[in-house]
Amino acid sequence: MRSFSFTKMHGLGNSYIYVDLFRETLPEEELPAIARSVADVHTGIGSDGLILICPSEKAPLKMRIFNSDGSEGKNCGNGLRCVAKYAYEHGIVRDRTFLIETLSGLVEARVAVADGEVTSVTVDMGEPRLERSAIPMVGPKAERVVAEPFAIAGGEYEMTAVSMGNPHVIFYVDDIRRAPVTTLGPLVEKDPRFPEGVNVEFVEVVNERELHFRVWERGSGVTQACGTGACAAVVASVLNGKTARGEETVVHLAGGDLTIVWGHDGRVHMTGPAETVCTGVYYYRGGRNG
Ligand SMILES: N[C@@H](CCC[C@H](N)C(=O)O)C(=O)O
Repeated sequence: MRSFSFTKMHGLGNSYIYVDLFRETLPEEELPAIARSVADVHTGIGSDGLILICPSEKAPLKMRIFNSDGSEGKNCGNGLRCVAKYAYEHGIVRDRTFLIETLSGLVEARVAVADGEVTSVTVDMGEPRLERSAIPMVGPKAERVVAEPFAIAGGEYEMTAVSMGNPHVIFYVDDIRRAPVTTLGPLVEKDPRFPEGVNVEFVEVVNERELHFRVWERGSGVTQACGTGACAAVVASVLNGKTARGEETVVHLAGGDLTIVWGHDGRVHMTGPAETVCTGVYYYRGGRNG
């Protein structure tokens, strides 16, 4: 048997198994299998996937995220807040503001600290990409996808697409409790119009400053929260004239609230909590199938 030390953390119930690659080594070719294995609630630990905290040549540290199906994502908002908390509390960084490298670029995290513990994290998530080719979505490359008609499975919908370094589509609903998360979510995720798949968000507008939000995540299904998805929902809501640019919007997710602002400088800032659940040693057999 092989083993590694892990920390389980969550941001608003979006939980991952975090492995500190400053101290541990995992074989690259086995990472998808390890993600599937740790995520399994019956035979593993139970999580939405695996996050690696890695050394970086461009920043004090780098985050890599694997969904529970083993696919690698390029960004993770809830993961970034947990990685920032871990990095500060474990002395990987000493400053309260620092850069984290992701597969979609560098982001800046700022931690709020009380009694040596990180209580909340603000991440400058950068500028959203809105061109269809950046989502990516098939069709005219440079066009934005805002309130575009979208037919699927015999139904007609309207959706807006936003990249926060990873792909998102937003559907507005009248009542979040009746959002078709588990029926429409998986169909849209794997629709061929999205060559890399897509994270699917349902949003009910409460007022100009508040949104209700539910998500079907690419590679993980229903999760309690999606940080990049909540940022995409705020951007989509400005583009659709439902909320104002430069104003803080509170997004109510299944696991709690995030405060998000799409600034006039083009950058999206997300603030929210990060929690440590437990630490331990994980035993696995190794190999590409876990
Ligand atoms: N839960 C995340 C996003 C994780 C990656 C996503 N499923 C993808 O494949 O793009 C978040 O908090 O942003």
